[in-house]
Amino acid sequence: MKKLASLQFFNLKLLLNGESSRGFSKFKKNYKLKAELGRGGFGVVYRAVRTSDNTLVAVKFIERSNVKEWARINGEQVPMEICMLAKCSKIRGVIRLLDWYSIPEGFLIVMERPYPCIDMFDFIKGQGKISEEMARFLFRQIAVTVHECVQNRVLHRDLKDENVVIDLVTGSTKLIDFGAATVLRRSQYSDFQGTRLYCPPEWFLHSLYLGREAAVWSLGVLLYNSLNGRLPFRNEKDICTAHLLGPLPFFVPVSSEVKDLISKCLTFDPFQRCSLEAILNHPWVKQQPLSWELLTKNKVQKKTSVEKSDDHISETLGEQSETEEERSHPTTVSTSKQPGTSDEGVGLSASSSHTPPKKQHKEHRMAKTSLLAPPTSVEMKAAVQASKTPTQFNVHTALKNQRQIKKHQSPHAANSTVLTALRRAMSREAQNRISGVFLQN
Ligand SMILES: Nc1ncnc2c1ncn2[C@@H]1O[C@H](COP(=O)(O)OP(=O)(O)OP(=O)(O)O)[C@@H](O)[C@H]1O
Repeated sequence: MKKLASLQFFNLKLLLNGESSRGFSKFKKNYKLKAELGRGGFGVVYRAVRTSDNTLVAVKFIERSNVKEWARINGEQVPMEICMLAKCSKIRGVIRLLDWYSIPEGFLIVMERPYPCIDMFDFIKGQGKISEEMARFLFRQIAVTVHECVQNRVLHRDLKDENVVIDLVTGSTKLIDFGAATVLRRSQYSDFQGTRLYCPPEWFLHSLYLGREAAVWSLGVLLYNSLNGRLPFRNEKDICTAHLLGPLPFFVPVSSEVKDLISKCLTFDPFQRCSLEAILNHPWVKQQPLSWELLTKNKVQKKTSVEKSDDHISETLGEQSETEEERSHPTTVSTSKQPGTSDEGVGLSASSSHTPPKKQHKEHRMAKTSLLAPPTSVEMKAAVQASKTPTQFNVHTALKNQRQIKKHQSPHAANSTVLTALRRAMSREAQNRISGVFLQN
């Protein structure tokens, strides 16, 4: 009895001290949280460094109130996002889940962070549109990854360029953001949390869709977008009626093979649409792509669509200052994106935050829109040129030099809600430490 009481007292102390193995103080002990890396509708992603070995990581904070679906890992209730990511973490083309923490305000998801990297949205934007060869190189990796996820019974449900991170050294793609993911099933789904303009017509017409078929549609939208630099459909009406108007217009000269693949993915009738396996076996996909080195030769030097002057280094969290170590592992190529992106389609840039105002529609995305700014052409050039001699030193030095030029720029105001939440957690932890001392006494 006495033993039990002392155990309970010990547990209470742990609780008050936030010493749970997944609590905030453990997180703070293991990672140094740095500036903001990007944000979307439901989360904010920060750069961070694992203190034990200086591994560069990304930390996504999701607010508890934003979690729509829950699951269990080892008996613990977690957001479905963590569970789905954990199920796919061994897949090469999926970002690796390293760790996760639970704080009263939400969850912290620790992921690998390729370095230097860029998300595909910014990559396409940086070049206007990408060549067919580059599209093949990236798309086949993504298609393989989606197929592997499905084999692991995970349906991503938010396949889009923003949710693919490209390692600029190797060109390998990593699927991120499993915030809309769910368990794959054979029956229809009647809920949707993805991005509207990547969504198949059956959803708008019947409020139902099948998992694999919807994924194939989104891949078709992604491929079209990569080649044309704009989405195939402008709104729901376009999605549901475009097939009546004949083949989709292409704004760049591309092969008939890739047009054939896109039309098979964007087939109106989900039962006639090609399968994921058929994508992988399509002659366009099966053709051996050029190497990343050849593909990036002189390519990334093209001017990005916007030479940004607001490419600020984001606010560093509360009590942490930038350390020497972070300076030698500087930020990834991407920085904060302007809010206000929308998902407009035909004839509009997919990245509409930078389209002329008259072309901007105010339609909101159904779910998330990450708010990263495209890297400047100077950054892209520096990172890719350095990556051609892929020693850690060169890549880091190139970016470090670029970043040091920006050091004097003013910090970008980070999402105050999230910062407040994290700071509150930090101060609570400090208070708990004090009450822990009282308890000891
Ligand atoms: N592990 C990572 N490594 C590098 N960059 C990342 C990583 N995770 C996220 N990012 C960047 O942060 C952005 C936002 O991340 P994520 O999509 O997970 O957030 P979200 O709130 O779910 O966004 P959305 O509303 O677009 O779905 C991404 O587009 C990407 O640029």
